[in-house]
Amino acid sequence: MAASLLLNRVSRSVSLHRVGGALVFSSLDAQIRGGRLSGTFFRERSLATLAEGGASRFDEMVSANQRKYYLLGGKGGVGKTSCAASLAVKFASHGHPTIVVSTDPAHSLSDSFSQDLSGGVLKPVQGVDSTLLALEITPERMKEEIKSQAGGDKSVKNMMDSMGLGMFAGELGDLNLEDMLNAASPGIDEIAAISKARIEIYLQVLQFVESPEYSRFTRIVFDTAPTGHTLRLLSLPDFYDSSISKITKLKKKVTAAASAFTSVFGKKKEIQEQGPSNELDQLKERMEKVRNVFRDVDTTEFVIVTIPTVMAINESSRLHASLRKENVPVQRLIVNQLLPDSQSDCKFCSVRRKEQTRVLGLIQKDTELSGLKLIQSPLLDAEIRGVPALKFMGDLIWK
Ligand SMILES: Nc1ncnc2c1ncn2[C@@H]1O[C@H](COP(=O)(O)OP(=O)(O)OP(=O)(O)O)[C@@H](O)[C@H]1O
Repeated sequence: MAASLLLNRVSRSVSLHRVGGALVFSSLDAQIRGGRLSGTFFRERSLATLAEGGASRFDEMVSANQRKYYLLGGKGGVGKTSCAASLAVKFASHGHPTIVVSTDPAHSLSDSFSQDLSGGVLKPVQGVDSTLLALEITPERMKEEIKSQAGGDKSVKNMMDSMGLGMFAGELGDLNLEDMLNAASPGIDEIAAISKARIEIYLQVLQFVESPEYSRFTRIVFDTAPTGHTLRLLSLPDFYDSSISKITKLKKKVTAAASAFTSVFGKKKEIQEQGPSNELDQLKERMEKVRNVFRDVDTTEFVIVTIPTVMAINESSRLHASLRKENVPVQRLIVNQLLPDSQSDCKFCSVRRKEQTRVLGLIQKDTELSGLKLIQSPLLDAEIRGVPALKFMGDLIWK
């Protein structure tokens, strides 16, 4: 007879049964189907191994009442969305009004929660008893909003007006900003390329930081895009800062040339000099605010998610080095999709298990990763979709 041991106090979705010498993991899905999941057998020793060194110290994460931002990032496909969504559900169920935000252009929050969270607006997550909102940031939508705020005109004339050079705009006719940026120097090209999506993401994040309407949310969890994109996003204010300096220098040169031109031809037109608080400076200031939030150990933590393969570990190591350089606080490393111990391994499983043990050893030796709190998350035998599944996963990881 199977003696049932309740693992999960919150969701009642996970129970552990003792069958002979083995412990059998039984998920909500399986309980719904009226049977145990096949193939996922844990021996007592393996559960102990997962527990050891696998604690996330969730008590530390949940204890502070002040707002905290958690960014989950790593290589593509390692389980960032599943870990972020499960963390958001867990925070909400512990009484923190929570927002989970995807900054990955290829969103998967809707798939992960198994409900429609698309559209670029905050939507309440169904099936959670506490306050949990979700947002898939859609740059296209943000662009529309910015355009409408700016009167729908982002032409060169508009930009030159804002730089106090509107009098020359007529020469440039109907060129649009994108054409101009595309035709300019490599640095400017890069602004054009990144500005489209990432500045808009920053502006959206700013809303959470600045707007009183969101002040009651005490946990904000970000499901970030794969590594490269996220790093560029975090370093955006510095990049933008240097770009603004370039634009300001350009403005000075054009202004000087224009003064010379008007004095030669005796025209008395005043060249509008603007103070430091023009549009660009204001944007820079606001972006710096976000940058500072993301670098403050009291408000932010970046959690690296990885899987037990050499390629993923190497990328995680590089990610940590870059985050350290950017002064973004990192404390935890989730190793997801760990094959649990089994008494009845097939050849394939035992080879994979041997390899993952070797890789876990590499983490211990890696100078970037060895200092992080290691959270071990098992490979489950069902896809993690929907709130019950996320609660299930969350209770395994965040404890
Ligand atoms: N521990 C796990 N056990 C079983 N399946 C998992 C586990 N973690 C993640 N998955 C599954 O792996 C797939 C990818 O997970 P997820 O979308 O969370 O990864 P991601 O890193 O966010 O991916 P992307 O980089 O494409 O956004 C999903 O089908 C998810 O259900």
